[in-house]
Amino acid sequence: QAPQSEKHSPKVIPNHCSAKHYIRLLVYTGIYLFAFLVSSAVLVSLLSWSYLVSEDGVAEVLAHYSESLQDRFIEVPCSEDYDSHKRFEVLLCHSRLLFHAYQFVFFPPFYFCLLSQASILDLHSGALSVGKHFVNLYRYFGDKIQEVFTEEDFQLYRDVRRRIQQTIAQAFGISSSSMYLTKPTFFSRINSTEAKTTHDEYWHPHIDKVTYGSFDYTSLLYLSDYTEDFGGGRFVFMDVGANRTVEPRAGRVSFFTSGSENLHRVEKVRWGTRYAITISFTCNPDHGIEDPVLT
Ligand SMILES: O=C(O)CCC(=O)C(=O)O
Ligand SMILES: [Fe+2]
Repeated sequence: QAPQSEKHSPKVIPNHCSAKHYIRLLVYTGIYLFAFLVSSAVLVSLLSWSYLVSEDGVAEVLAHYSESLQDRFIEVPCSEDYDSHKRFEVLLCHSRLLFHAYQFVFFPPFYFCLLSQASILDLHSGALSVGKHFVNLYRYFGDKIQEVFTEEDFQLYRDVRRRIQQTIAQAFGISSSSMYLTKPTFFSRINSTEAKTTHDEYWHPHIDKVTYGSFDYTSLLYLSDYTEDFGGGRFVFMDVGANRTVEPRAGRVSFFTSGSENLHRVEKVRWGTRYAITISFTCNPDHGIEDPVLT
C-alpha cells in the first residue's frame, strides 16, 4: 500500500491549455518535422547515389534504353595507340562514340535461339561456340547449310556492315574506302548461365585493340532490349572517375575507336537473353577481310 503522505499529496496539473504552451508545442513540432524531412531527404539522396555508384558503379547513362537517339557524339581525349597509323590517311585522334538508331529488322540467327548457354557465332568462319567447344556450322551442315542460312541473311549482314561503315566514316570525317572490315565479327548471345570457358567471361574490362589486335573502330549493333528481354548486360565505358553506360536497345548501334581511350566491359546478364553483333574495322588494308559469303 502507498504511504499516507503520498496518497494525500496535492497533484500538480500543468496548465496545458495556455496559449504559451500551444505555441511552444507548435514550434517544437515544426522543428522536429523539419529535421525529419531534411534527414529523410539526405538519406534518400545518399541511398540513390550509393545505388547508382554501387554494385555496377554507374555514374552516367549515355544512352537510355527508352531513348530513340540519332547521332549523339561524345568526345574523349585520344590515346597514343594510333601512332603507328600515321602512314594511313586516317586521323583517329578525336575518338568516340555515336549512336545511330537504324530501323534494322535483324533477328538473331535461329540457331542461337535453340542454345541454352552463352555463345558466339562467327559468320565468316562458321564457328559457333557450344559450351567448351566450337562447332563449325559450315562443315557440320555441308550442303545443307542453305537450310540454316539464306542468301538474304548474308545480304542483310552486308547491307548492315556497309551502312555502319559509312556512318562511322562520316562521323569521324574519313573516307569509307580507307576502312576495311576486320575479324572477328560475330553474333553474341549472353544469358545468366555460368561461363564454361574464359571466352564466355565477357564482363572483364578490356581494350578491343588489345583483345582483338586489328580493330581500329568497334561497332556494336544490339538485337534485343535492356529491361524487356534481359536484365543487367549494360555496356560500360570505364572512364577515369566515372563509369558511363550504354543501355542496349534493338536496332541501336554504338561505335567507338578501339584503343585504350575506350576501356569497357559488359555487365553480367542477370536474367533473359542478350543478343548483339560486333562488327569492326581496321585502317590497315593488310588486316582487312571480305564480307562473309554463303558457300
Ligand atoms: O556486346 C557488347 O556490348 C560489347 C561486346 C564487346 O565488348 C566486344 O565484343 O569486345
Ligand atoms: Fe569489347
